[in-house]
Amino acid sequence: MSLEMADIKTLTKKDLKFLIELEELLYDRKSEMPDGSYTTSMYKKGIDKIAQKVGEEAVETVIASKNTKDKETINEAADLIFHLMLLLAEKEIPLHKVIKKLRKRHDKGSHKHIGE
Ligand SMILES: N=c1c2ncn([C@@H]3O[C@H](COP(=O)(O)OP(=O)(O)OP(=O)(O)O)[C@@H](O)[C@H]3O)c2ncn1[C@@H]1O[C@H](COP(=O)(O)O)[C@@H](O)[C@H]1O
Repeated sequence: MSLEMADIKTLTKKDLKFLIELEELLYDRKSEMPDGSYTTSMYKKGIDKIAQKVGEEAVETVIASKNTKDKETINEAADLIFHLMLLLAEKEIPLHKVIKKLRKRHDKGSHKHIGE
């Protein structure tokens, strides 16, 4: 196994569970809209601002990947994933639909399938 594959394998069930919990938190914020929450402030600004933020974070991730160390790319990728999840929550598109789409594409491909 290459070093890279060993690193990939360190994504744990705990990490994946955290993504589920974060998605739940984004929906809680949407219904409760507590003061002082960044998420609340973004919901108040609306879909245009949220989408713009996803675009900005995507560009910042690209720039970081070209010019700086991994740490900065990791920071920007975290911002990007967070804001993408926020955009999906704003549109009430559950994350599992996106994952299912990825799985469907994988199942359709002529490549070797995961687990084979
Ligand atoms: N993961 C994040 C997260 N990542 C990034 N951010 C915010 O995203 C913003 C990133 O924007 P920038 O770095 O561009 O800075 P900015 O100056 O605020 O940007 P502008 O909107 O002014 O353009 C920062 O304000 C960060 O605080 C996040 N805010 C919240 N979360 C998660 O969401 C949860 C709920 O947060 P609240 O809703 O604030 O309680 C938290 O517990 C975290 O788990």
